[in-house]
Amino acid sequence: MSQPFLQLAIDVGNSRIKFVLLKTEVPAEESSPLPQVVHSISTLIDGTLPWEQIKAWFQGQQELLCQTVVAGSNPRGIARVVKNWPQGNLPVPIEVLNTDSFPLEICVAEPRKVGIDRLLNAVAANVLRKADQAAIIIDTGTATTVDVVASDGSFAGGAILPGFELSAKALNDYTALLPLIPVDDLHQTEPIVLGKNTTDAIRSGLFWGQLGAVRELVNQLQQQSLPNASQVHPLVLLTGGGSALLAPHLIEFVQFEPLLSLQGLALVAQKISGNQ
Ligand SMILES: Nc1ncnc2c1ncn2[C@@H]1O[C@H](COP(=O)(O)OP(=O)(O)OP(=O)(O)O)[C@@H](O)[C@H]1O
Ligand SMILES: CC(C)(CO)[C@@H](O)C(=O)NCCC(=O)O
Ligand SMILES: [K+]
Repeated sequence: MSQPFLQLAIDVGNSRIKFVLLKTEVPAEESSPLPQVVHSISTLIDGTLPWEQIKAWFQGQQELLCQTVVAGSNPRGIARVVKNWPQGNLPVPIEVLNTDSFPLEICVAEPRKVGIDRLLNAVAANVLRKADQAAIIIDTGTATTVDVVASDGSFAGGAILPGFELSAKALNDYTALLPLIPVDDLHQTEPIVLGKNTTDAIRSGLFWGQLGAVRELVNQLQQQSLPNASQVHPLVLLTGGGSALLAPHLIEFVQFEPLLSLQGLALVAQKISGNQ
């Protein structure tokens, strides 16, 4: 049996950098159509790059790291990662800076302006959806995006709205009286709906508002952009840094894939290097 194909994929977003080690069995396993996550770590966008932790993933491992790849919606952040690439035996990264090598048709007015993270999600969704099934992808990052992959596999566009942290920050920045609510507060307990003080009222709005926005967008996109789709329901995928917060409330109709864009990035890198 051949060695699995191991990849380190790095997604540089607007607030965080995600470093993920992925494994693809060779020959491909039928049970796992996407590269499987072995390890992951994330840092704040200007934080120390976690090279020592990443190197520790390989200590005592028989399997060889085959490839590293970096992409994301934050060009300055990508440049910092590449400039600070560590000495040693991490392979030189493939930089995916545009979508020329993507196995994806992009059906929007200006394809080059679409964030690469949205398109990486679509590449991964194309591996998960059935033939003739459309997909809707909810990605809760700095911005939340709700995007459509048509049943022919093309990226069809979608919606962009502020994510949890950005919304919290905007309320604080643009008002005199509203405090900054840490996103971690939302993890503690499910926010009460009827806030009886300012903090609870903001928590309620951030949490239930984001949940409601996402539900409504899935509904609208399904009705308006997939009206004549086959009888098959679209595959609805949930991913991104804030997705664990929403997952318990959407689980009846979404598939939770917290690192979808990194799995899409690993697929694109395999294609670039001829390993797919
Ligand atoms: N405990 C948490 N730690 C960090 N982020 C969280 C947490 N809970 C929710 N979030 C949300 O996830 C977002 C981070 O998302 P993600 O990790 O996908 O990276 P990002 O760089 O912010 O996103 P993007 O790729 O969209 O630029 C935060 O802005 C926040 O809205
Ligand atoms: C929308 C975000 C911020 C989501 O991470 C990113 O994909 C981006 O910067 N996009 C560029 C604009 C666009 O996608 O149309
Ligand atoms: K994102």
